Amino acid sequence: MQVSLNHEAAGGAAPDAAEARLLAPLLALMSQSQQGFALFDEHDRLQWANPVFREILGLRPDEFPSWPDLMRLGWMREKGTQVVTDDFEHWLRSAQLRRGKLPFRTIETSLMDGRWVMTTETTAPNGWMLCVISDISELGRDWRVLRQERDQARKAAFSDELTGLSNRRYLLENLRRKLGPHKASAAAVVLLDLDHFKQVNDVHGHEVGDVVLKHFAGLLQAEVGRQELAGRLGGEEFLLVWDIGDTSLLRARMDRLLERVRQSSPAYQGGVLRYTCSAGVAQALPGESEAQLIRRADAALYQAKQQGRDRWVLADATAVMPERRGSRSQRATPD
Ligand SMILES: Nc1nc2c(ncn2[C@@H]2O[C@H](COP(=O)(O)OP(=O)(O)OP(=O)(O)O)[C@@H](O)[C@H]2O)c(=O)[nH]1
Repeated sequence: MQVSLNHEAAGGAAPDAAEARLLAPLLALMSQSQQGFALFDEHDRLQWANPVFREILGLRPDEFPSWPDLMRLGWMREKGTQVVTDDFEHWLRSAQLRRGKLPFRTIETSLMDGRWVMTTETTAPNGWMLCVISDISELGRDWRVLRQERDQARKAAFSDELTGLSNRRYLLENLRRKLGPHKASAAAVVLLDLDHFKQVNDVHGHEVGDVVLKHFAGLLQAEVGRQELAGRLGGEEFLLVWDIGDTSLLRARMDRLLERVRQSSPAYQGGVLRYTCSAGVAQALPGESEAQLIRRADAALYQAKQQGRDRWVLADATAVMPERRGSRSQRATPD
């Protein structure tokens, strides 16, 4: 076992003596249980799992992978969750972006071996997560299909079909929650827009444009932690929500991200492409709504475009810039 039930690490108060006495029997019972139990840390790495969890997911006792690697292992070993897709990494990216964003959720899935399970995920504010898996194969099949269709509809309602990232609705709802009265940490939004993307479509075709959008989505997905958000607002406009209050950290992260985009080269049938993006960054002010915050980021993005693209601009905390919309057509012609 890799974890010594560190309560502070898991986001709870340290146990008193009476509670501490219960930990050993609790762990022993969880180990014997017919339900699967697993604990993931804030980086989504498995820290502890009972034998049933390992059996369901096809994990060996000495394996403590991150959740994406756990899914990849299952996919290779034909164990665990049944994933119906012809693009596993796309599926994974989409699943990962919704994982751990809510304090509690339930998911029903079928396993590769035909069993049917219900998984509950309980996530602490610091990102640690308890997963409990119950075998519900015995429940009525008709109800099961209905519930699965409901889950699929829910997923489709929150995902961007092309990139697998969160869609506008999901982003705005979660950003609103983040900025609300139960706000857990500082937040910064990054509004990103690909540069001269119309040219990519015009020169190489719409399909290559889609390849670039998916590639960019993959880069953005790698930029967010468990409690953060990455999504596509529409077209070639994307949004990141980072839990960063420190401006110098924000600057370093933005410089790194834009450099990563500059250095990347998505492959397509006709060769490799290079592209850049511009971004507007705004740090949430006390009491600011998600619409106001995004408006400030939008104004900063407009400045980044005006200043020549392939750069990012930090929004002024006080001066709210005029809206960018309507001014798009006046931007400089492609380099
Ligand atoms: N391939 C593809 N293209 C898209 C999609 N959604 C929007 N677009 C294209 O994105 C382009 C956006 O072009 P513009 O708004 O003129 O911006 P731009 O050429 O990127 O120029 P700047 O933003 O000023 O640097 C248009 O050509 C749209 O057709 C999509 O899902 N797939």
